[in-house]
Parts: sequence; C-alpha cells; structure tokens
Amino acid sequence: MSHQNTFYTIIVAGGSGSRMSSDIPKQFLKANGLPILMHTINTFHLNKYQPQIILVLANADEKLWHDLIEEYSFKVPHQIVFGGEQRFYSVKNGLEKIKEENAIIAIHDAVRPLVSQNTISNCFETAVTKGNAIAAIPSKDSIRKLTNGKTEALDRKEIYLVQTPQTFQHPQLKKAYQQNYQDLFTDDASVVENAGFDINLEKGDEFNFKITFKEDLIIAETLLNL
Ligand SMILES: Nc1ccn([C@@H]2O[C@H](COP(=O)(O)OP(=O)(O)OP(=O)(O)O)[C@@H](O)[C@H]2O)c(=O)n1
Ligand SMILES: C[C@](O)(CO)[C@H](O)COP(=O)(O)O
Repeated sequence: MSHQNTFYTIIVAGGSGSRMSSDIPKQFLKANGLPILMHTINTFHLNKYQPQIILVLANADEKLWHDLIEEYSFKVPHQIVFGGEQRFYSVKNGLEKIKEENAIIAIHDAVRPLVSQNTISNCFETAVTKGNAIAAIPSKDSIRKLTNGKTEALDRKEIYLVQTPQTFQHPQLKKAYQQNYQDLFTDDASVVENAGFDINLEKGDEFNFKITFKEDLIIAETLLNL
C-alpha cells in the first residue's frame, strides 16, 4: 500500500431515523451496551490504515453526542461536522474538512456497525489502485421491476445491493460534490458516477446491513453479541 496516501473516514450520522421511530435517532441507540455510532467509530479506528475520522452530526444532536462521550468515556479522536437536510449535504460538509489531494476517503453510514475490517481495507486498497470502490453484495433473491402497474423479471446476476463504505480518491469526490443535489443521489457512487467516473464494486457481506427498522436493531444486537 502506498505511503503517499492519507486515509480518512467520513461517518455520516446526521439523519433523524424516521423509519425507526425511536425517541432518539437510531445511531445513538444502544446495541450490546454501547451506542451504535460508537461501535462504528471503533471499527474504523481499529482499521490497519488508521483513517482520521470525521463525524457528521445533526446540529440538534451535538449535546446528546457530548453527553454520550462523557457517559461512556469514549476516547477515539474524531472531528465533528454538522450535517444537512439530505445525506448528500452531510457528506459534502464532511468533505470540506479534507484538504489533502492525496487523501483516500471512505464514506460510511453510522448505522452499519457490523462492517468488517476486510471490507474496509479492501475498499481502501481498491480506491488507491482504481480510483474508487464501493461495498456491494449480489442479490440472493429473484428480482422484479414494477413499472406502471406491470412487473417484469430482471436477471439477478446483473443486480447488486449497495452498501458502505464507499471509498474514493479525493479529486473524484471533490469534483462530484460540486454538482447540484438531485433526488437520484441516494449514495456517493451515484454522485461520482454522474460526474463521469466508472464505479468499482468491492465484495461486501450480509452482516454489513443498514439498521433502518426496529427489527434490524434486534438482529444487530444478536450479531454484536456473538
Ligand atoms: N441528512 C442526513 C440523512 C442521513 N444521514 C446518515 O446517512 C446514513 C444512512 O441513512 P438512513 O439509514 O436513511 O438514515 P436516516 O436518514 O436517519 O433514516 P430515515 O431515512 O429512516 O429517516 C445514516 O447513518 C444517517 O445518519 C446523514 O448523515 N444526513
Ligand atoms: C448509502 C446507502 O446506505 C447505500 O445503500 C443508502 O443508499 C442510504 O440510503 P437511505 O435512503 O439514506 O436509507
């Protein structure tokens, strides 16, 4: 691995978790005795590329986060940035803190605490050699597309389910995030692709799911306990 690169992780935790319907945003809920966000930060902190951590939070959650840091004596160094209305703006705000042209930047959802070290490292390494890498898994189910009330089968060999980390060389991300926001920008790969770059897939895994609904939290707790 090149020593000319500096490694960063932008952990996006600026969402409100509306689909979880919990009292506090889901990234702060406890799983196996620790807030989900702390599990996620710890995992990146332990990665062999030792990325500097930028944490994107909603303005309204700043006090909650500082209270949790106190409560859990959380020591992992990180820089806090405030997020925006959509995930796109949260990432954009995090990105503004990174100045080095040679940075390799992994963007990761706070609510994917079960990401593996292999996935993180593989994404960093592929981004160094190929420009970018996003974690994804092939569909294990059959796929149908619904258009105007009519459904049709798609070839599942052509379908991948996209996860994070999504990891990029800094110049690609910087150029891509100068675009205006569009509704189709649901992840970073779609932003970078729209700026003209081809996207490389890296093998993710089923454990690296996004905690979205209440049942996901139960599964995450079970897996974190193993
Ligand atoms: N404006 C936003 C929206 C989302 N996120 C983050 O992006 C990740 C993936 O988003 P999602 O699971 O959709 O989280 P929420 O937007 O919080 O959930 P919901 O869509 O149910 O409201 C989460 O870690 C979330 O905190 C963010 O940083 N800023
Ligand atoms: C970035 C992401 O996790 C990739 O699957 C996903 O697109 C986030 O989507 P959401 O609309 O914020 O749930």
